[in-house]
Amino acid sequence: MPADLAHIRQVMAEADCLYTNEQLEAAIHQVAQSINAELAERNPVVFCVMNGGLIFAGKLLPQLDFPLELSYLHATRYRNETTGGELFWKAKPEISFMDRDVLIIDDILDEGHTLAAISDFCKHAGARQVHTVVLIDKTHDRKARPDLKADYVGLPCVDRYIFGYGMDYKGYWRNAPGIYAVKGL
Ligand SMILES: O=P(O)(O)OC[C@H]1O[C@H](OP(=O)(O)OP(=O)(O)O)[C@H](O)[C@@H]1O
Ligand SMILES: Nc1nc2[nH]cnc2c(=O)[nH]1
Repeated sequence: MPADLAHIRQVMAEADCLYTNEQLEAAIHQVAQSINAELAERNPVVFCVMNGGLIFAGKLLPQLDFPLELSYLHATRYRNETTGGELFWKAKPEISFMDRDVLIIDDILDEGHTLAAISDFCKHAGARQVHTVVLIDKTHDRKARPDLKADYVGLPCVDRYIFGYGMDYKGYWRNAPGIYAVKGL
């Protein structure tokens, strides 16, 4: 069914801005510094988790000052909806990372099923160590595992449905230049 563009525009008009572009860029800079300090000698294979990780990865990667190899993977469990379901692999990693450090870049750690499944996949497929970085860690007590954390986190966020900076609302507004919470969600 075609998207109702009037509704999509209205969602943006009514949304609450949680983080501006400037705040996000400052957080990304901090994260980049931490990764530079810790992974510079690790020769990692870096995977951007599509689609949501695209903007974050695009802003983070040029600030990493060491040699790395870059690829992508696509695992999705929201599929343009506002609640998550079963994880579906659209594209598994194609580049070899056997006995290599891996860095997974994603936009958000929400319940964490996605990041946990990707990390487990990489470990079982022979990664030496899996590092994870997310732009946003949503604050609630519904994590897939109680101890589930990303190694590097840009910013926390309230328990609402958010979009922008790579994250979608019904497939739209991944291009929004900040992070916004949908009114009522
Ligand atoms: O922590 P979780 O509750 O598992 O949710 C986090 C995941 O959800 C989003 O992906 P989505 O499934 O929407 O796919 P997309 O990036 O292609 O939109 C986001 O990009 C994360 O990968
Ligand atoms: N767009 C978007 N994707 C998500 N995936 C998990 N949580 C969220 C969220 O709040 N917004």
